[in-house]
Amino acid sequence: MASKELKKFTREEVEKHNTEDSLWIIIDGRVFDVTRFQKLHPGGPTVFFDEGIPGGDATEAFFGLHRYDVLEKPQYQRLQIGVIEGEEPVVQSSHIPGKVSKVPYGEPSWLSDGYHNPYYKESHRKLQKAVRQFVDEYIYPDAQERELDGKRPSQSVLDKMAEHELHAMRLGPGKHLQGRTLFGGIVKPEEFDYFHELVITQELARCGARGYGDGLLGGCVIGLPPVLNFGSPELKARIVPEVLSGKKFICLAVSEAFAGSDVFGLQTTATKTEDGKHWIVTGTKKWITNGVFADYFTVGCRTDDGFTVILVERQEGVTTKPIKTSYSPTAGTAYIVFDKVKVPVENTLGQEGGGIFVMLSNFNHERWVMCCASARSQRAIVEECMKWVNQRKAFGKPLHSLAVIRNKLAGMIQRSESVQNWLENITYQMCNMSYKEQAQKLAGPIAFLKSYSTHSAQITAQDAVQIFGGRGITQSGMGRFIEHYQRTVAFDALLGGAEDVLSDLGVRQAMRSMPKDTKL
Ligand code: HEM
Repeated sequence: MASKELKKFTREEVEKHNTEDSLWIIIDGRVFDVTRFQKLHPGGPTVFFDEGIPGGDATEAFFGLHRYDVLEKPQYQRLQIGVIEGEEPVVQSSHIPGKVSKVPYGEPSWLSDGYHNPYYKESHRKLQKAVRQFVDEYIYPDAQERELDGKRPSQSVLDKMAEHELHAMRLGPGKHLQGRTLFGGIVKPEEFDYFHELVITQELARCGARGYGDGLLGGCVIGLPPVLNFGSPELKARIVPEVLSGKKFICLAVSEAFAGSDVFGLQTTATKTEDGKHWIVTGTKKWITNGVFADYFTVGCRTDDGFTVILVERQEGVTTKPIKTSYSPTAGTAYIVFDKVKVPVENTLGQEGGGIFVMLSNFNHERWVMCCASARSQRAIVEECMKWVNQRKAFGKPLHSLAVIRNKLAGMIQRSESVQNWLENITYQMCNMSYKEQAQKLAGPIAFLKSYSTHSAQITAQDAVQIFGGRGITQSGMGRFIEHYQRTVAFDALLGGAEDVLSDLGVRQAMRSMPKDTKL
């Protein structure tokens, strides 16, 4: 709001407008004429006549009931007729593009004033600034709109991401970055490491829209690496440029109605034609992120010699239909039918029968990406709760004056901090290990981290609902991010390996490494 051009009033002048026929109120040093609006107010006209409100200062009542963004909507901005002389509005929008939060624990410590950190260098900090600005300006508004209308992320956003090479960077460090100008040259391709990727994933998670987050080409993050790492040079040359430019879409199609975490229980088959030149792929896939709008499908198939991964292109015989899940259809979650689909054998990814190796090499990265996003989303909930308990009064005092509320906040902060710190440690290991070492040493720790992180997230979601009360289960207004979070938090606990399966994997990996010469 451009307060400079607005008229200046004294509080005494405002006080005179305290009737139904001329009704003004003050919110944070700004003067609003709500005479005509009173009848249109979603909270009803009567609230404007509560004690001290007509002609008075309604700041506390307002922030106890509305998010700041209400005042940013053009139809409500128009209600502002002036400001109070000698007073400056103090409350700021929480969505000033690029802004770093000053709310304690609202940012990871490396972004908080006065804290030190061994992991992040200048290029990480520069990238963080640039990506935050980009997310706040382009992605956040699109996320909020698409989450509601269920359409896939806008092509204009995907194109802008491609301009900055964000699709390529989200696949992590590697040869695919060579020759690309990463975010205007902030990071050199050979410098790009897993901390740069962590920064991008965490900034994207701040869009606060879980379905949109997956819709934003989550399918590419998990479906393209098998092509990059195991596809033939011809296949890569054809597919990779159009996917990384955001023009075509790819997804990973493994889970089925018959089997999710149990990849050996899969029933989609691929059989060779007599001339050996094609696969015939038949079967179904379920819960496939981005499947609804994908052009390419990285498909796990049963073959004569075991399990093989094959790239299927959208064609006759491939049908996809949306599955209604508890998050938005913007993710494009699909049920897919492959009805005798003819695919050239050149589309085989890796060895025939070697599909498990292709899948396993993908899992660690996929799960780690999910940990990055889960850690950041939990932190966003901590920030929401910190603001709410500070501005909301109950029993005549701010909510944070209640020990039971502080206890819940303590748990949230501890979990969010421990998840981030563990994540940074694992990320550091990834940066310093060869791919082979990562596969050997980090499958267990990443599985543990993901299961711990998503379990923490679910407790935090539950506690946040208790703190916000009815608003925590209401899709509009103060608690809308909490409602969204508690409704969608389970996705992280299931996608990329169910929580219990992953915990078990972590222990089995550890037991396998037990030294033979160790006894009590
Ligand atoms: C310029 C002033 C105001 C505007 C533009 C405004 C706008 C709105 C809007 C858009 C809602 C729907 C819920 C949301 O989106 O957050 C709402 C709800 C509400 N408003 Fe206001 N409002 C104003 C002032 C006030 C004041 C001063 C009070 C109380 C004294 C008040 C009490 C309420 C209540 C009780 C609700 C229902 C809240 C709920 O369902 O949780 N409003 N208002």
